[in-house]
Amino acid sequence: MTLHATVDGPPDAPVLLLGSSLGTTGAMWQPQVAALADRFRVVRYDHLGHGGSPVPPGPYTIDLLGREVLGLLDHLGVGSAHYAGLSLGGMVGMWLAAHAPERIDRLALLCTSACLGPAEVWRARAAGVRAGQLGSLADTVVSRWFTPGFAAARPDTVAGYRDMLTATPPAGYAACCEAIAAMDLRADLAAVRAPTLVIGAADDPATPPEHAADIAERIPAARLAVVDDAAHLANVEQPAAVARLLRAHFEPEGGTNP
Ligand SMILES: O=C(O)CC1=CCC(=O)O1
Repeated sequence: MTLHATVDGPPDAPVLLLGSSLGTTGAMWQPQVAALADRFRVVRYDHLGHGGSPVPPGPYTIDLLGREVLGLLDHLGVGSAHYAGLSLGGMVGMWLAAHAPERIDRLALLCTSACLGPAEVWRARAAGVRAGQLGSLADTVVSRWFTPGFAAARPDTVAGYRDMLTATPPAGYAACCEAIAAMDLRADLAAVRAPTLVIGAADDPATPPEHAADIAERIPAARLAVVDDAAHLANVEQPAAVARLLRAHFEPEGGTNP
């Protein structure tokens, strides 16, 4: 199985992998591509069960999602890469940096959590989606992705991300919910060696900024930044601020550290 990925930027530039959130694809990162692809070979992949990637039967685990990313790196002939992931993408990033530290140079974790219970809520969401309820869940899920002010000002953008969610294969979405249900990465974080930037969003109800602070405390070489006026998809709501933070983190010699 090879994950689907979209590649932008110079072929000889350092590779920056971008991992997206549950119910989105690599297109979620579109607001940052122009700001990153001049300095990096930006590889936006779709998680297993999402977008153009294969949808094997679930349940999945974060280990499985992480091993698939290692397979993608092997397929691309890339030894090591920078990695930025939002939400589910951040969970996979934590797993990669802890379990394959030689493959991850610098790490950024956005709007994510090392342990996102309660497990029974995620298992119930998985069961509902398997029973055909992804469409009826969509408004509730998307209401956590954007602040009310952004949703009112940018209805077309919100509708586009809602469409991305409802286009997700239900079997893949459900299997990834089960991966989140079973996940507890807290004890792994002490093993992360990559210099890490943890980004929380002040108005994120899904993975509140306290989750970002907890991750930053557990990773030895981590810094914490909190983006204002943004909910869960902070890279969409505050594209320039997030792009600035990522550039400064991934090119520390050329940028200004936050
Ligand atoms: O979909 C949600 O409710 C929020 C979320 C948790 C993990 C993820 O990727 O998105």
